[in-house]
Amino acid sequence: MNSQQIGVVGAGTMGQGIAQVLATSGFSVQLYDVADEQLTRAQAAIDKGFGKLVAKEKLSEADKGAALERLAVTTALDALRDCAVIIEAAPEQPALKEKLFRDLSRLTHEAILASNTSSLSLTRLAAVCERPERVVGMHFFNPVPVLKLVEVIRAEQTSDATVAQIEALAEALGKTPVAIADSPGFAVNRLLVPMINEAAFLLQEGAATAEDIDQSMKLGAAHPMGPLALGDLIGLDVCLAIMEVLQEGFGDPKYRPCPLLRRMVAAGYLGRKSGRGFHVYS
Ligand SMILES: NC(=O)c1ccc[n+]([C@@H]2O[C@H](COP(=O)([O-])OP(=O)(O)OC[C@H]3O[C@@H](n4cnc5c(N)ncnc54)[C@H](O)[C@@H]3O)[C@@H](O)[C@H]2O)c1
Repeated sequence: MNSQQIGVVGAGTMGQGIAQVLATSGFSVQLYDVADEQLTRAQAAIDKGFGKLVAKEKLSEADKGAALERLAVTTALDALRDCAVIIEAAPEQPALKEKLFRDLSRLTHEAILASNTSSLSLTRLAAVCERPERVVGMHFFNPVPVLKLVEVIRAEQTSDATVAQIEALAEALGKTPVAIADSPGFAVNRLLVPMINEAAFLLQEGAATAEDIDQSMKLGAAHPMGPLALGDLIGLDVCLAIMEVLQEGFGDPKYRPCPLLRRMVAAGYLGRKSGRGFHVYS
């Protein structure tokens, strides 16, 4: 096992960002995806990400070249065999992640298996693995190169040593880890998404316009972005899915998704990515 080699599973939005940060921090990265074209897209996006750092003089051309050399892409899961840590950032589907974790735990008995899941139970993922004490949550935030927080989520089975190693890795990436138990929404989403949901209730009740709701939190609470604009940025489908996880996980009616949010998702008004959400984007 090579302690400087880290595997990343899934080369989408989050996997790309995680791989970029790992490579700039001096780690060798094996970036795995099932889709070849996604790996090509990821390489281009990471190259662009390095380019931005060079333009801001945060990275030299030589360091960019070295970071690119530390990044390998693969469609063979076997290439992750020697990694000290494998960070999974595949789609948020329980059956898909469980299969991946089962396969990864058979591939390597020594690696720590970390999931970037936003909402699934780490305890359930650990339960399908051969060494559940080495399974942990490592929840980055989007965009990964910019946002400093990593939630380190401890499954019931996770060992102290695993948590300590992942906290150290987060710090080596220039991030600030916070340790949190395996409970629905962890810390950030449990605080943030109900606020967006409540803003949707305000709008549904006609209590204020979308612009004024957002303005209220920007000027009255010094939030950099209003809750409805933030919901549009995250994706209203993602917000709805997180409310459903909170509602199901806690069985508490205070987490009921706002009917307006449900209707918007049903209509395909998903926020920025579809051009329309609580606000309209051209
Ligand atoms: N997007 C965010 O803002 C955000 C933030 C924090 C956490 N997350 C979590 O990160 C994870 C990934 O989210 P994303 O937004 O990057 O998703 P995405 O859809 O952008 O990327 C997922 C990638 O996984 C690949 N994939 C599909 N099946 C696979 C498999 N069996 N094995 C390996 N790769 C496979 C896809 O080809 C794709 O490249 C999810 O668990 C999500 O909840 C997302």
